Amino acid sequence: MKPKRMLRDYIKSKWHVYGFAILLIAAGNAIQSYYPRLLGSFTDRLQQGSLSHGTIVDYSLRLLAVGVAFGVLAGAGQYVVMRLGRLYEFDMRKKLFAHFTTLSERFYSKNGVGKLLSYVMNDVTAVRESISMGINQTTNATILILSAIVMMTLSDIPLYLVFVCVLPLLLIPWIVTRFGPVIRKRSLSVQDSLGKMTESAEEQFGGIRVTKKFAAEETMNRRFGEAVDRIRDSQLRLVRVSSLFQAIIPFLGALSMIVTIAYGGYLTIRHTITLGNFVELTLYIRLMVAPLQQIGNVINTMQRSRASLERIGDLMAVEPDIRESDGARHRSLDQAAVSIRHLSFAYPDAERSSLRDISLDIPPGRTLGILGKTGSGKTTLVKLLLRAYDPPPGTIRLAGADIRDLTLESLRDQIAYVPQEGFLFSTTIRDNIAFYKRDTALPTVEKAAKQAQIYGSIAELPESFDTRLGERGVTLSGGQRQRTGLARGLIKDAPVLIMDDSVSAVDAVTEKRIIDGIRKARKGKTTIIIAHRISALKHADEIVVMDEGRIVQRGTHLELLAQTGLYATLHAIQEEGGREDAEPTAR
Ligand SMILES: Nc1ncnc2c1ncn2[C@@H]1O[C@H](COP(=O)(O)OP(=O)(O)OP(=O)(O)O)[C@@H](O)[C@H]1O
Repeated sequence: MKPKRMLRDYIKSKWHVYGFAILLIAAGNAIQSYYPRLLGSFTDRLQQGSLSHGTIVDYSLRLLAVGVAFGVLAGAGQYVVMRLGRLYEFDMRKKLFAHFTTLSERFYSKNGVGKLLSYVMNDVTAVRESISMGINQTTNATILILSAIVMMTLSDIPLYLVFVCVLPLLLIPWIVTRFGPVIRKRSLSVQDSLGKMTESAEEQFGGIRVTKKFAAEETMNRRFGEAVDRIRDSQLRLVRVSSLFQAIIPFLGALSMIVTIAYGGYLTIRHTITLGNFVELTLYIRLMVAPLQQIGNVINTMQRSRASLERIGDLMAVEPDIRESDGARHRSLDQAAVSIRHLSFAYPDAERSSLRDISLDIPPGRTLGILGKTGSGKTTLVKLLLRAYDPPPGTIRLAGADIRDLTLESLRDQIAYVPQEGFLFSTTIRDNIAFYKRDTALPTVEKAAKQAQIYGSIAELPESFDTRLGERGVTLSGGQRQRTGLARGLIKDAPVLIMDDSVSAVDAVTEKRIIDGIRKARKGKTTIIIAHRISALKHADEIVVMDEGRIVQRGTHLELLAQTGLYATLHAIQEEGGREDAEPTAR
């Protein structure tokens, strides 16, 4: 749904509350507009000498009543409107987040976290301001100005005088139409640069450890400084135009006041109007200056909010590019064969194909090993199996059906994917491992941890599985983090397990234990192991070797060793490296 519609719908759905609040604010301001009349009449009686102690007290009490009524009514109305604004803000943030969760990897590879945070924080806040502060001040100002005009016309001040005095104010709508679009355009640019700054800040914080290790603080400061400078420039451009706008409106108010004093004063000394009329008129004009200033404010806010609403609109219009087909069906992947035929794939906007003419079969319950140089397309292949990106139609079949005809849930529920470095959330280790199903019993969590060879390290922590991890699990070492991520994948006990270089950060002995454990636990279940080390996948039923997006060799460990090619070369290098590593300890 478009955000403009969402905003309209929200206001419509709460119209009775808004109506009530506007009524309160309007009543407060209508009462407030009564006070120039009181003072005008007081001045006339003062001049006539007809004031007594009693009437002075009476006037004071009436003025007090006006003040209290305005405070209570307008205050209550303001509270209601502000509350509605906050509710809208929370609602909008939830909707934005829900939308984010539908978007695919492609979207996130193009948009930094900082930029997305800026939508959730800055833009939503700008919209909220327009519907809380905006509605509040617009009602305030409109009612006050209207009541002042009505009161002036109802008083015995001559109409031609009222008309001449408010004449400069009639220029306001024209000024608004001149300045409005400029303010909106500049606001868009401010919000854009705010997004870029948040993005830059997020990157700098994320990489702060690298920055410190390379003593590159100065470079990073300079880079961040550039982002801040960009904001400063666009903010200043906005400030210039909005300040000018906000200065012109009160200036017109002042012009009104000058006309009032000059013309009103002239008519007073000529006795065409009374001194009371003159005081009343100047007070009414004075009363209108503050709301005029508010209107300037509100128009500024509204233009900024329109700019933010446009940005949110563009974001909400982004359609998830991975979608279920109309007739998508759930299929059980238990004992399902994986069949890949002539699969070629290039990332959107990429010049080169990352996969070329891949054909591959994984019979149910078998283990496939994938080996290859970095950038050879191993991760891309499994990403397509998870439909993180869409493979060309008919190229990947699971359980006999085109992967594009399966529901996304049946894929993501039944395939466990363990990346090289799984993100750990700032919660307990137990929750991180049981991420897929938070209510998993502790013994099951412990079993997965044992399989991933991380149980011992967790048990040593002060609160064992209930130990909370800091941001990104900083209390764990790289290898411990990787194994915690592995336990998260293993606990799913899914029909298909994909390990994408997920034992790269463990030593050879631990790796062997993990692989042996997995082979035992996953007997009869399909497993895909991607690795750079031959030791991690040599037991696979079939191993494919990839190079530049193609499968260049395939066979069992022994068959591949017997061939000349990348596999045997890597094996020789790794065996050699293994021996060299082992030698110093052997000595
Ligand atoms: N999101 C992306 N957009 C564009 N190109 C990408 C994207 N991800 C990967 N690539 C490119 O696709 C090719 C294959 O990458 P892939 O990650 O599949 O390699 P890999 O074999 O898994 O490498 P590694 O062993 O280093 O993990 C590389 O050339 C890479 O630059």
